[in-house]
Amino acid sequence: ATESHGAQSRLDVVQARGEIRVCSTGDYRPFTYRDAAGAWSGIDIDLAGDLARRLGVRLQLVQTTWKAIADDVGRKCDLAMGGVSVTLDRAKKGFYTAPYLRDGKTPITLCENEKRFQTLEQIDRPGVRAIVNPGGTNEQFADANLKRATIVRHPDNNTIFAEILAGRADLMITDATETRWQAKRDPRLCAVHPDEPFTFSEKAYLLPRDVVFKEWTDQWLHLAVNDGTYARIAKPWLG
Ligand SMILES: O=C(O)C(=O)C[C@]1(C(=O)O)C=C[C@@H](O)C=C1
Repeated sequence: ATESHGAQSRLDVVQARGEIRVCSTGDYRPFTYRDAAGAWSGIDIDLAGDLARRLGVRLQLVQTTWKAIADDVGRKCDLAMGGVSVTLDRAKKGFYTAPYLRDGKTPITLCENEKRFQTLEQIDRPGVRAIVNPGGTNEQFADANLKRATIVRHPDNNTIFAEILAGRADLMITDATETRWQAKRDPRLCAVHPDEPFTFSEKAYLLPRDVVFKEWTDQWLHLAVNDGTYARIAKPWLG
């Protein structure tokens, strides 16, 4: 269902509606999480609340998937929030806000295996099972960099770390922020050099191609970062 607004900015549409619709996957802690009862939490969920409050509208969270997220923006929702990496492919479909967090791919594995999986060379070996969630930048990274290791595609990011704990996969290569959070949750899991990840990436919010809406959202984010709101919200999640 594509909404059509003619020349009107989405900023005006959102205000007239009295509600901002934010797409989020709900499967990527500490950025976005939706529990079994349907309750949302995470850094970007809290920031979505701040955005809605400062715009003076209600917040409606809309669950999406990593595969669908770029296409849902502008259709099912006004923007996407929740640990979304900036990619040049997504930037062809929509706009991004300024980035708010720096990240990068790094391994997470059982602590007893931490020494074995320091480099890509050590990981990309026959017999090593690297688990990955489909649809996002993790899968792209695994497909591009793992030629000899086995890639185990697991559709549910919420249970992926339990698979490592159960011994059904050896490691996952994912964003350092996620490895830190998951390693803190379970002492059997270790984030492997999260401060020196294999890649550089940035998190930002994904918007429709609408310069007026992007301008407002960038101003909101800039203010939230500089008036201390971002630090206050991020602290319990990022430590
Ligand atoms: O696709 C993105 O932008 C993401 O950051 C999401 C992504 C991924 O790259 O696959 C990152 C880590 C999570 O484990 C799940 C999804």
